[in-house]
Amino acid sequence: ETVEIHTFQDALLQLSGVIDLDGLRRAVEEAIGTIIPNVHSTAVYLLDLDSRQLRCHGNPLPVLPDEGLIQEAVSQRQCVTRPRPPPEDPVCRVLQLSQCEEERSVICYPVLDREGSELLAILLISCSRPTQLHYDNLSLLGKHIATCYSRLKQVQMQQDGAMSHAPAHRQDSGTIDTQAILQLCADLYDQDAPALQLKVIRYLQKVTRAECCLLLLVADDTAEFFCQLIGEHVLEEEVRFPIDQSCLGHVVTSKKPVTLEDLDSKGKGELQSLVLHVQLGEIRSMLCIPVESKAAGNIVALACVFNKRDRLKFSSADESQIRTCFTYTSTVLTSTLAVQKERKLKLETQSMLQIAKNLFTHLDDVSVLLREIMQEARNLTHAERCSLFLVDKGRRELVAKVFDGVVADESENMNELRIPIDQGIAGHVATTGEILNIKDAYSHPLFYSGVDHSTGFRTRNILCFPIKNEGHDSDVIGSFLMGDNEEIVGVAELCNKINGPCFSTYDEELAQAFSIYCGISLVHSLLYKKVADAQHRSKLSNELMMYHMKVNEDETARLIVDKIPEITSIHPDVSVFSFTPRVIYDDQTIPCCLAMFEDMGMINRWRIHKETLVKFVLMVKKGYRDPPYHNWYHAFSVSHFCYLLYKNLRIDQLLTDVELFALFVACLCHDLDHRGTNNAFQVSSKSVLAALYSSEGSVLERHHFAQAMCILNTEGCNIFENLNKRDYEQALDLFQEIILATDLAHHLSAVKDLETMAKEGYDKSNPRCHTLLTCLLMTSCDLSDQTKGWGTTKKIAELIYQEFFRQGDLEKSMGYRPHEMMDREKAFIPDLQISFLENIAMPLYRILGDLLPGSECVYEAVKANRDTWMQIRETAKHKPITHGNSFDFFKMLDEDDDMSLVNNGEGGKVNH
Ligand SMILES: Nc1ncnc2c1ncn2[C@@H]1O[C@@H]2COP(=O)(O)O[C@H]2[C@H]1O
Ligand SMILES: [Zn+2]
Repeated sequence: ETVEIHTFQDALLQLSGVIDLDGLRRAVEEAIGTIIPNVHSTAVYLLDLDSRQLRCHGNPLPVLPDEGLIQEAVSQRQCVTRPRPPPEDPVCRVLQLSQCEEERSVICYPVLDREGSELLAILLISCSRPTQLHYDNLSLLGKHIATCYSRLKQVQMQQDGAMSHAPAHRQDSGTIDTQAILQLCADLYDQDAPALQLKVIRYLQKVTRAECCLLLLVADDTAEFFCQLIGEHVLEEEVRFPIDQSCLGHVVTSKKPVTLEDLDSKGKGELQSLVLHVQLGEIRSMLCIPVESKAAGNIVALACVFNKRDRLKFSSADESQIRTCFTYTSTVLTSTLAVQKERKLKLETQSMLQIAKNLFTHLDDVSVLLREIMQEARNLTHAERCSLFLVDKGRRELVAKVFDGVVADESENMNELRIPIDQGIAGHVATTGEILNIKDAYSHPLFYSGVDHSTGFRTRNILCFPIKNEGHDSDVIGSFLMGDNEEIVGVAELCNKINGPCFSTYDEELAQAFSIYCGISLVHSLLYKKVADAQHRSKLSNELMMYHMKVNEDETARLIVDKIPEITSIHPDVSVFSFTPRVIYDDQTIPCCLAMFEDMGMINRWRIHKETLVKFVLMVKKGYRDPPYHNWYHAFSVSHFCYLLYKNLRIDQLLTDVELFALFVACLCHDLDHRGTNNAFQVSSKSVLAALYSSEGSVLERHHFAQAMCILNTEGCNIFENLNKRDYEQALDLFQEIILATDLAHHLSAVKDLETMAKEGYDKSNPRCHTLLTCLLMTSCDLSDQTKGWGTTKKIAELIYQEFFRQGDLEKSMGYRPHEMMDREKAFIPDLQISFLENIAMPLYRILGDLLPGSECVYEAVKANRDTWMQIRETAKHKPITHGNSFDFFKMLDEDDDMSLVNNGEGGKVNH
């Protein structure tokens, strides 16, 4: 389809170039052939401008017959189509139709002039099955014929006029040969600028009888002349030179012609070297005429003709020949050049993008990237060799990473080459940031020929350009700072232009565009490497940490050998809600953990190696620091509460095995490496943890999870190792989810849903219920200290506020104002505890009670503690208020203990 459209357009273009009726007939016939694919025969009758008859030369009936189908179309002035005209119809003779051709239709298409009054042509076509598209195209063709006619009429009128005053030798006397110019104009349909210029040049050479003609085109943007052909020789690469440095430069500003006589010897030399490409010999005569753009009035080109034949001089007649030629052709010429420029730009952008894409796929390996850059640079500019230097800012040196296509690599026994940053051509470019285009290396003062002498390579010319890093963090790469956010990362040096005398300004432009991508990709590649290095270092330090966290080998060995104790041997009441795990001595906590795992059947169910379990639990214990509250005892007691839930409320009937397992392990790990400060503190103090996780929220919880993963990933510590793939993945997902849920903020955002679930009942088939329940259980474990007797509650409050006030003190020292509950000068502990219990703990255990019958006692215990705090608040009102340090409050409480005001018998048994 598109090909047809193109050929049709070409055919119409041909039409606009015809200069006589015969030409028009041929063009129309050709156009019909492209419009209708299966034409059998055509006849084109055209209005003869002299006789005013419709004629068709060479046809059996040269004058249009006025009968049958033709008569019908002429009288109706409309297209007529007839499937099988009778053989006696003259149209059959005109089209030389024989009777057997049954398939064919005959179209008779009248063409009228633009006013629709005069009949200009009759197109007779025999073809099979014409379509609407064919008719549409015929009507377009008709319009073009009409246009062509009006042009031909004008030409005829001009010719008649010219004829009447024509002197004997038109050409010599300088009269314009309209015919030739028209022919030239008709020929200027090329979309290719050099082909088009060639036609103009040939024409000018002919009409001015010059041996050579040259068009110097003006590039406004760069203030350069450029030239694509010299004489009839099309240059492989266009020649460019600055207008203001040329002897013909002032023609552009003065708009006045110049001849050879107007030039000095330097100017003559310049022209002589310009025509060196063609065997012209010495320039004897020259005429240079400025070509003005009709639209803008500026000079778009200079036309130069050289050496008039017969040793004559160029005359004013030649000048008018040239000027007339451009009156007709300058518009076509400039628009074609503009189109060409645009097309070239588009191609360039495309190839640059391709290069960028190519470079950006090699960011992970600097040396591959460098090799890639080098190759692209060479291809782009047609250079024989390329070397790349990176700037080593610290040592003020240039380092050749890629030399002549070989990447410096120890394994290849090739040492990187280093040169001082301010030496030679590369050094100059590295320090100035300017591109250097050296046409003749040996005559350049900065060129060092020593390398050539040792390698035997002969450097002719050099294009050396900087690779800049625009606006990046300069620390990333050791590059040489230039100021203005622009720094030189490296230098690329291209040697020896292939098939060309030297690198052109066009090569410079390419290099400059290219260097931007080099800069970006190099900087990113180096950054990438730095990030990868940092990752490795962090992995290393983690390994180091894990190494030093190594648990006591004797203890491990003993625990592995010893039988796991019966859980009841730890304490007879270990499975009742009122039991306080904090009474268990430190050295019994690990055996207790093992016993809980065993008693819940997890060791069997998940095929946990005893050795792995021992190592894991010991590592977890070691993974806790020793702040007053968030230490191992907290993790241990939280896990114990999970055990209590299992023993007393049969949560294994509500959750899946994996969920229960993940929940219990999460309890052990949920506060790993806690530093005794909360999430808000991490963020405000800009801690490392905040840097890592603050964007995702739950900073500490994410760290606890990461620490847990480190332990699991430590050799011989992965208690999940024997789970099948599905269980393993699920267990880890749940494990993460549950640890993240220990952020109270998470719990608070889920309270509404929890209440709804409590009201509607737990639906075991609903995954959302599973998630909500595990989170609820986790939080219940986390706050379970509040479900014990008063002694525990009191002790915990003491530990919590010790931790809180330490953070408050720290914040004060950092110049922040701590939260009231962290400020030892402001906190009123009974109020804070009542508020905590009423707003968080009681609603939590209320929901638990509603969901799991049998846990009401837990809620009641929390409530009792709240009541005790209220009593204390009352008593405290009658006591002198502790001034300055809220923590002294606990001294007062202890005194009250002695008075057995609120002693439930737990006494001072709590260890932590
Ligand atoms: N007795 C308490 N008084 C005030 N806040 C508490 C008390 N017990 C627990 N919390 C808070 O509840 C949080 C639960 O998650 P964390 O263990 O990370 O940190 C805990 C404390 O911030
Ligand atoms: Zn906790």
